[in-house]
Amino acid sequence: MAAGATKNSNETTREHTEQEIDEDRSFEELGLDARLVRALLKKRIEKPTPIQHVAIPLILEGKDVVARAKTGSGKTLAYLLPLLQKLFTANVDRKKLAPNVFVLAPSRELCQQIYVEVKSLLELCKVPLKAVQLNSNMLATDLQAALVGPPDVLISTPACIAKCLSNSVLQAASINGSLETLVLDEADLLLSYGYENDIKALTPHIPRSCQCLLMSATSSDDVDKLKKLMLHNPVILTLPEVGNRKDEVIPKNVQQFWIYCPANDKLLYILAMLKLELVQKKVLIFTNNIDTSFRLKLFLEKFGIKSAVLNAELPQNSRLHILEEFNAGLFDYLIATDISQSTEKDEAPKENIVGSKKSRKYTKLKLDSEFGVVRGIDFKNVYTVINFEMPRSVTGYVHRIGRTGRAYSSGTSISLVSTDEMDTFEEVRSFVGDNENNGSNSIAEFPLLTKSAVESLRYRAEDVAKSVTKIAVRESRAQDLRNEILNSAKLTAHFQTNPRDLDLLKHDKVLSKTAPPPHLRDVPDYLIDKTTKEARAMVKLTRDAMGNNNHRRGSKRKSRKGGDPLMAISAGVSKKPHKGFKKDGASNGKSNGDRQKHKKTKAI
Ligand SMILES: Nc1ncnc2c1ncn2[C@@H]1O[C@H](COP(=O)(O)OP(=O)(O)OP(=O)(O)O)[C@@H](O)[C@H]1O
Repeated sequence: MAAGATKNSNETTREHTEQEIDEDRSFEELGLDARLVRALLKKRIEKPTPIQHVAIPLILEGKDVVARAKTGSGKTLAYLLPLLQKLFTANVDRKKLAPNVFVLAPSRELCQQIYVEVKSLLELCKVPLKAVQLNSNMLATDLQAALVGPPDVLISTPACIAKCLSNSVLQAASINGSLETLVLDEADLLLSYGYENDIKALTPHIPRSCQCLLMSATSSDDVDKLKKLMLHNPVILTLPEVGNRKDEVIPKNVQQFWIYCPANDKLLYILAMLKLELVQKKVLIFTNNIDTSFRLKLFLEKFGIKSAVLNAELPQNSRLHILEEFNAGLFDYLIATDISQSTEKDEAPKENIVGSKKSRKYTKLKLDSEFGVVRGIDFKNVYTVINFEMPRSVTGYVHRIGRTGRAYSSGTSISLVSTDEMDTFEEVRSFVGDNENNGSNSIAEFPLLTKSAVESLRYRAEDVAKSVTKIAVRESRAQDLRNEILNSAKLTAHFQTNPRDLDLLKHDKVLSKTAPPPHLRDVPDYLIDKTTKEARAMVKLTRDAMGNNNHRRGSKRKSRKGGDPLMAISAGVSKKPHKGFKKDGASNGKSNGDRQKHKKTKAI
């Protein structure tokens, strides 16, 4: 038993410190099948992450496991690899009436993500196993058709399993006779997303011999409840930095920055960062409500910066497609509204824009409650996360910035903080800076954006911001939704025949009615000060070194591990503002008055 292990009559708890995990062990040494190791190499995954180190051997042994490891730590492969291996080596002659493996996840996006991962592993390993992804929107006949065989792995939300049971698409006795492994992914969310009854509908049919795995980034009463409901004598794995006093953890390889910024200047600041190329692409920008995301999109468009928006009011197909396109590198800027942070669950546009103008029904559109922009979604190769607005909780912050710095890659987060957001920011800051053993867990002032760089764009930015009126925002939001609903219908038909086609529809279309004025596309050289030019050159140099200039689909990228342009700078400035700022007077455009107001924060 590992150091730190405790045992009571029901479970074995293992808390792993980094020293205990032998990071030199390869996937082979963990007992992984050569086909899977080769498949991983093709995906450029060479060595296991800490959670994979500890979970893979235990799962291969057949243990029930509860794994808690920080966001982006590779939990999906930690359970998929051993469970696929067990399927590879299972007796092929055994009779089964239902899938051997159920993977349940709280959102359809997550199910899709897991399904894509399973399919690609099976294809790379060239094993004739079948996986299906089901969702509750499917007709009973389609569910039935998908389950013919039956497939080996079924991935769905708990609601869909419950639907299959109640429609007799899946027979309780078949599940009882066939189910060998059950995975609850993002387990801490399953109950809060309202799946308790669906899970309870399945529980009585899970055979005693079934291996149950619970994966989550956080500990919670819900995880405990599920553990008691489904698991027998589980091994509880708690990876470094998870749990204990803190319920969430910050991925270590994310450099965190902040900029004080008056609320009215947020558009100006983000424009300066993006237009002057002071941040690495790809960039994921978070807002707290959908209107703000459209305002930002329209504003950036005027300066020739194209972006897509992602939110809970878009149709399911569009959302999946936006994610696929962004992950494939078809656009660099994605503005996401995080449902758990959103203030407007019922504020979606009043018109239901499906159909012709004549048939418009003025009813409220419901946001999809199964949609989670943040939790568990694996945005690929996001280098920078920008909080255009601060999330409303520390948990929200942790999950947002966890969209970069995934597994062994590094990333940066930048939060634009206005006076009204200072309280939340202080909370976040005291949380992340609260790790006495690790000073790197602090949020530094963003060093690359000088006051003069910001001011050089003020006139243009304010002028353009005025043109992005509430009406323009509302119209483009409705227009985007209309486009996406049409897209969605096309997508459904198209993907039936061309499931891999990513190029059919573009999601970063310009929504402004008038074309962006050419003079706003480029920032004239005379407007850019020397410090900004140097900062920009450094960001570009690092981008080139990381092979991050063209990450379009199929292009080969170098690992961005260790290539963080801000690492060196932040080491020197992690606690203090950049010297260049002082020379310019107030850093980041702050007035002395603002500085006074935030002395308290800076002292933390
Ligand atoms: N051993 C590894 N080496 C390098 N990359 C890896 C490794 N394992 C997984 N990854 C990649 O890391 C990314 C994050 O993995 P994954 O989505 O499983 O994290 P997670 O722990 O489930 O995060 P979250 O809690 O946010 O859902 C994925 O793109 C995955 O392909």
